[in-house]
Amino acid sequence: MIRVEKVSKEFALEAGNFTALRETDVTIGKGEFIAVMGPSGSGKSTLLQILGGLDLPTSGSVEIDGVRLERLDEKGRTLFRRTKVGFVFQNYQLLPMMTVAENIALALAANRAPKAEIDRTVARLIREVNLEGKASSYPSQLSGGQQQRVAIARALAMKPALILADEPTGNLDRQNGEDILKLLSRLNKEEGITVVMVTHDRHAAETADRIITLRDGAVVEDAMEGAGRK
Ligand SMILES: Nc1ncnc2c1ncn2[C@@H]1O[C@H](COP(=O)(O)OP(=O)(O)OP(=O)(O)O)[C@@H](O)[C@H]1O
Repeated sequence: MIRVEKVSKEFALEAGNFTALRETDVTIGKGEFIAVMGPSGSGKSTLLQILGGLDLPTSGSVEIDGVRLERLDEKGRTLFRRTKVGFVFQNYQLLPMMTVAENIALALAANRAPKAEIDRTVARLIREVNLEGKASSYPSQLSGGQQQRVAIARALAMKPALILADEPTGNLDRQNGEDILKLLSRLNKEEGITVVMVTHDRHAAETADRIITLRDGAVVEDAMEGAGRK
């Protein structure tokens, strides 16, 4: 489903070019739950950004469900991001002036879905992430764990086949982190959504079926996990 071939990413810095990814190859099957680990600066977030079409590789190719991302123009990439991928970030990235329901509805509204459909979908997603009663709350009125669940509901709104999560438990305490991992795991196992999660936390990574380790912009280890989280 996802094929990353010889992907390199260079950033132009004053001191010269910096290589964040070097000829990286990764293949991810549909329905896999992958953790990406590695030291700080090893290229994890860069890889995730490229997988999500938020950034383009300097060279190499990224194919997702038969679509070569580097062949899309800016408009095509925006549509790809909005309809095919759900993003979840460490700091949630909710819009503070919008309610929970409005945050979740954003992509649907941007895609001009009818209001009745938006309302139905938002209500279903709020139930799915266990936030009943919070539809009219603002992000600042919620705990970190609740905000991350709003972010996951927002990511699910367009029924993506792929969720890209960058340190989704990084700002959460153990219990809230655990709840988010269970939610991602359930979405993966029950709804067949492919999940690629960057994490520093080995315990979080063990939720995944497979752990890819990067170092200096290259894959140095690619290992299947045991039975995953019970
Ligand atoms: N926009 C940018 N401009 C210049 N350099 C960048 C840019 N984005 C990332 N880098 C550099 O590329 C390298 C890889 O960054 P990346 O964020 O992918 O690492 P990471 O493994 O996710 O690290 P961390 O665990 O600290 O988040 C880093 O050295 C970083 O400084």
